[in-house]
Amino acid sequence: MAAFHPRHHKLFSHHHLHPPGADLRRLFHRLTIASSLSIICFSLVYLLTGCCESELTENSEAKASPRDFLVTGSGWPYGRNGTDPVGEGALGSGYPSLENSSGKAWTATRKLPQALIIGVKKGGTRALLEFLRLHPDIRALGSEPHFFDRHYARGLNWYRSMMPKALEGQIVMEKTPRYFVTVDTPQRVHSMSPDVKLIVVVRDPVTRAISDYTQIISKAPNIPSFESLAFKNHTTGLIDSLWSPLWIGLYAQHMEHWLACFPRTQIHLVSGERLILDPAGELGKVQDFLGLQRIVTDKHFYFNKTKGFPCLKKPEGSSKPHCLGKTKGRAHVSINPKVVLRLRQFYKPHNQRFYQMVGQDFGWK
Ligand SMILES: Nc1ncnc2c1ncn2[C@@H]1O[C@H](COP(=O)(O)OS(=O)(=O)O)[C@@H](OP(=O)(O)O)[C@H]1O
Repeated sequence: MAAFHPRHHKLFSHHHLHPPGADLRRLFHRLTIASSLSIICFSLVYLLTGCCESELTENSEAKASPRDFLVTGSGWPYGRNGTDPVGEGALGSGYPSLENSSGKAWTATRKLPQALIIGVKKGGTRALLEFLRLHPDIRALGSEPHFFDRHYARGLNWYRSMMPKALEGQIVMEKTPRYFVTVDTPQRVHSMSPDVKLIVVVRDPVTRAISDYTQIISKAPNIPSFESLAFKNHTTGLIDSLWSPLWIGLYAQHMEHWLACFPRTQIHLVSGERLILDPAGELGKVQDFLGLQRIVTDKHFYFNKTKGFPCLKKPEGSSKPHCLGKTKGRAHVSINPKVVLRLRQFYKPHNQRFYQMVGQDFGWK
């Protein structure tokens, strides 16, 4: 038999002291409070699971995006603070990112880039971008969007949609080395943003041309030899300066177009050679140029003797150190030293003009 509790009895009796209308009002009042509370709880759950607005969370990356058709060509399988071939932040790196910066993800949006690595092809642009991506205040697109040179007709909204989401204060950037040599690009970049910061990685144009040719022949093994493409007339030593691997190295010519649109102070030049010898030193200057704290330092790098290039030390959350892929830092095709000498003579006045134009001597022989 259930025990009779005096309090239950009191409550029971108390209820019966009120008229039935008052009971109904109280019941209605309680129901109103209960339903308001459940609406608030439901809204909170809805917000926290990110269902309310696809722009709000990084999870929306899972849906197919126009970016999917792009290739990275980086040979760099991991993304840190930016997009990567398999989705943003695939690697838990321990560096602050949208995924683990509690609360901040709510304000992440896609913005047009504030900084661009515009060239040069084979200068070391991938290494620079991947190293910069270690910085928590940089959000970089992993692939090359080729917006200003190939996809300009798609418009700025398309371009913006390609960018990784960024928080307030983070710098969004991308690299497309072909921008440096496409004549329409400086004006187009300027009309997007006259304040954009531009970065060019330059490398000895002779080594750069051989690197370029090494890549071309790796994809099309039956193309003519470097020598036969580099010379209009081998006997007289007349150079074909319109052959793309040589034409790209006429830095002064391309730089002129950029300086017609942007002040020199808005363009930062990285030495491709120093990026290999002293990555932290070059990265320090780039971070200064971008107005960022020097967070990427020599602590992040080690020299991989087998590869012969600097690589990244084991990032937190990853099991191994990381080097760029096989197509970056590969052995070059061997070129007759006399041809190399002739090319050095050819580039000498062009290089001098470039040094004068930018006020920086890169010391190419
Ligand atoms: N850390 C590190 N690891 C590997 N490679 C490095 C690195 N730093 C600079 N480099 C040099 O980058 C050259 C490739 O340049 P890019 O990335 O600009 O090439 S591309 O335009 O994107 O195809 C690549 O050219 P090659 O040596 O001819 O392969 C490298 O010399």
